[in-house]
Amino acid sequence: MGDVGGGKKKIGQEAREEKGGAMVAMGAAGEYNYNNMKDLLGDGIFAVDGEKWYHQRKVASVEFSKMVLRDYSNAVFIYNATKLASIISEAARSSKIIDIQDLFMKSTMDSTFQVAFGVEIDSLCGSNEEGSKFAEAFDDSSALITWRYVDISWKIKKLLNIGSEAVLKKRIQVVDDFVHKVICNKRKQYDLLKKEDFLSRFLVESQQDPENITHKYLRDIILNFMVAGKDTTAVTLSWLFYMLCNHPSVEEKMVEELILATKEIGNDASIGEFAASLTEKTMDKMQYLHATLSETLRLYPAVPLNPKICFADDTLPDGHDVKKGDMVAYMPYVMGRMTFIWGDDAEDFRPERWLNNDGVFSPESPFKFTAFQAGPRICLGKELACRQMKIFTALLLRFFRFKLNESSRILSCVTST
Ligand code: HEM
Repeated sequence: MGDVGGGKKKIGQEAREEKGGAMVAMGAAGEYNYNNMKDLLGDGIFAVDGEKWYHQRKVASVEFSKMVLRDYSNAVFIYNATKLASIISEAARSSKIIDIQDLFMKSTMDSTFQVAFGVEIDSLCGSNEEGSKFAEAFDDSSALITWRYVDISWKIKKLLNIGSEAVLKKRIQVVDDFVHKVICNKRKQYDLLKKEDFLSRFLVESQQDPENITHKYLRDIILNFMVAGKDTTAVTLSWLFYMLCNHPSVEEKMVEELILATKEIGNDASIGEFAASLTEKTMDKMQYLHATLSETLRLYPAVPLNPKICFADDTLPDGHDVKKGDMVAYMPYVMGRMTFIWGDDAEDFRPERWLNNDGVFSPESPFKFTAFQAGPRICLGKELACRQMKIFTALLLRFFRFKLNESSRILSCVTST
């Protein structure tokens, strides 16, 4: 976490930033209503430690590494990216200004739900009324839960008028009812073994271990994946397109690379044909795209501040004393900008820093590039997220150019290439 000057120090109750480091001590956990997150997260992977965490991490890691989930999720990402491209195409034809972050949020909601539950909710086009209601309630609940957790901006909650406990309860109820229905429907399907979504894989597990993998467990684990995967991916895509608007030379290089990588299908391919060509083999050729995504996450990590709570009194490696219940946070946002870690050009957007001399992507240690966390709790969906972001970016950049709408500062105006 950087040099904090040696010697033993007490971490106070006030939030304070340490000199030269990216660590903040934030006082006792009780103040932050840690347990209040449980009404949405339940006993899912984010909200538990010890045995419960270990079990979920083990089962989920096995599922994530399977080829079947890879193939299925690729198909889902291509399907949803194509849908998004059609909407943008329509907007470009009529010179309509769009809020691309809103579209990314809906699109990643649809992809994540489909990969998780094997059901299409289509919040992007709104064709499934029940699905769209779920999506809205889920968004409200996860936003409220996050606000509660960090215990800031309750004034904003009030302003938005969705922050009361009663409203939150109702929203979570909508989420629970819908998820309950989806799980019950899925249980009735006889060919679960052949289904590729996350829920079906866990249901097969639960037939072998019904005592541990209960209905509630399934609800918790899958909703946690939704919370983990949806906003993080959409926000990163939004920052990426924002950065491309401000760095046209980077965008140009990305386009050159993707045209070269897909040259076999020719220049006249339709959106659908081009999307179908985005296989793993093709995507592997897009090293500059991967570098640009990593560079975006370095400067704009989707989890900019990551707080942890101490189980017991301890002394950190740099000499700080911490007490049981203290909250200690590391800050990927700050670490991504430290010259101590990244050199004098730390604040520059320079994807090339991720490429070796042959133009091949060269990963950094997760303890240096902390956007996905490091150690035993490193993000389980990193590879899945990168695949989704690469597919969306390649497809959109092949057919459109984006401009920032200066008047609203919303990334919006689009032209067809
Ligand atoms: C750009 C996209 C993403 C970023 C930046 C990101 C980042 C992170 C970070 C920082 C953590 C650590 C949280 C903590 O310390 O409590 C984490 C954990 C996790 N992520 Fe991601 N994530 C992304 C996408 C995804 C996706 C798409 C999924 C799955 C659908 C996913 C699944 C998980 C899970 C299950 C954990 C909990 C791991 C554990 O506690 O053992 N993430 N992610």
